[in-house]
Amino acid sequence: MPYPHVLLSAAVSLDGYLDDTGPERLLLSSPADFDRVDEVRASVDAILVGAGTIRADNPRLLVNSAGRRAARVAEGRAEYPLKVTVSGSGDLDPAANFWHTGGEKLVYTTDAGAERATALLGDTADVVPLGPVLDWRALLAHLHDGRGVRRLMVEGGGTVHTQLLQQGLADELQLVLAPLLVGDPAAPRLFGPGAYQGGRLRLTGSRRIEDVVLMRYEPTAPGTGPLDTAADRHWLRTACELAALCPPSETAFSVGAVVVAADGTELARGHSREGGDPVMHAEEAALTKLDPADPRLPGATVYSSLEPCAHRASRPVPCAGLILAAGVRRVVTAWREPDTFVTAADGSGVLAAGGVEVVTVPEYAALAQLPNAHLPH
Ligand SMILES: NC(=O)C1=CN([C@@H]2O[C@H](COP(=O)(O)OP(=O)(O)OC[C@H]3O[C@@H](n4cnc5c(N)ncnc54)[C@H](OP(=O)(O)O)[C@@H]3O)[C@@H](O)[C@H]2O)C=CC1
Ligand SMILES: Nc1c(N[C@@H]2O[C@H](COP(=O)(O)O)[C@@H](O)[C@H]2O)[nH]c(=O)[nH]c1=O
Repeated sequence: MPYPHVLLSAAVSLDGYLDDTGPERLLLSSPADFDRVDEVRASVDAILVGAGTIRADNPRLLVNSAGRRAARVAEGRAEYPLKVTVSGSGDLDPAANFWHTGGEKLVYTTDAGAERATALLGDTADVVPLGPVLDWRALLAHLHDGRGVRRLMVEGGGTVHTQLLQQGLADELQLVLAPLLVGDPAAPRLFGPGAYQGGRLRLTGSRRIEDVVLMRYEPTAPGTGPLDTAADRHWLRTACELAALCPPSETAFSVGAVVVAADGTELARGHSREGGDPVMHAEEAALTKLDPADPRLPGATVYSSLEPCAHRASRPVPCAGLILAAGVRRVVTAWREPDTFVTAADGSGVLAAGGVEVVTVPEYAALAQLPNAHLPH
């Protein structure tokens, strides 16, 4: 299911708080950093905050720069990004600034919350019930498919950030560390307790902005079940991009593969016909680089732009067999094998029969097909 790119944005104190407990919003960002936040807002299709942030901060969440708003309009975009909030209760103050500034507003809520939100807000905002409980994947799919949102900035608070990160739905974190301490355990924290990815996130950038430091991170650890996560999509994209390295062929697919440990460490990568071997497959090229006794393999995920092969003439064991022999328990792929060279190959079926969780992410199929456009499929 396609989702928007989800960017979590927050400013945090040295001791990990988003705010203090005083009546005014705590300014953690510096003036230049607030301007950076404005620039990010201007770049997105929608901005989301939880109902708790509306209650605590009474935010406007505007693009404040007239120049940036004009540039959006010149590009044919709405002057302001769509403003989105989430509320289970539907208990939203109709006098809040959120409803009376900027462009369109949208509330995601539960069936019960929708009744209350609609009664309170009338037609100030679109109210979308998502069932008895609020499901983040349904929310993101609705934003993507129903509202055309491709980039979503999430500006907190901690309850919302925590869920999106824990559920593997955050593509990117932009955190600003501010040189002050809150020291009050009753204050809201950026991330609450619960189960996060193991291992380390990838630091993709850092920058000093006056007296604060901006840090950009991406989650790296593969998902653990049948649903693809933001990190899964990152690695699958990498696999698809690797396929561009394949020497061209009229008689074989161009495929890329990456093997990633449970903690997000890349173990190996490969592509078709690597090393001048005309029959080398991508998964084979990657797995060959690893010690078969590597204890990280059973917890690893294999990402392959095309599903691993089930039959081969050129080698004794197909890639599905190599993956089973390596003890890998999860495979993420973009494209089911067409009948171009082998009829009804079904490597996914072979893997599933061997107890491997196979996740297909069809929105990446076009990317996987790109270096294979000259082949019938
Ligand atoms: N420094 C910074 O960058 C930022 C700081 N902040 C600070 O964060 C604090 C607010 O954070 P917090 O209290 O965590 O509030 P949030 O903004 O995260 O909102 C939490 C509320 O959102 C709704 N909600 C969230 N997830 C769900 C779900 N799965 N199902 C149903 N409803 C859901 C609920 O609304 P309901 O209660 O209506 O059911 C819940 O109470 C404020 O003090 C604010 O100043 C906020 C943003 C950025
Ligand atoms: N305090 C704080 C942030 N708080 C965020 O900014 C929102 C208010 O924006 P506005 O409506 O433009 O005043 C607020 O609700 C919360 O989401 N953001 C930051 O980058 N740095 C900060 O220090």
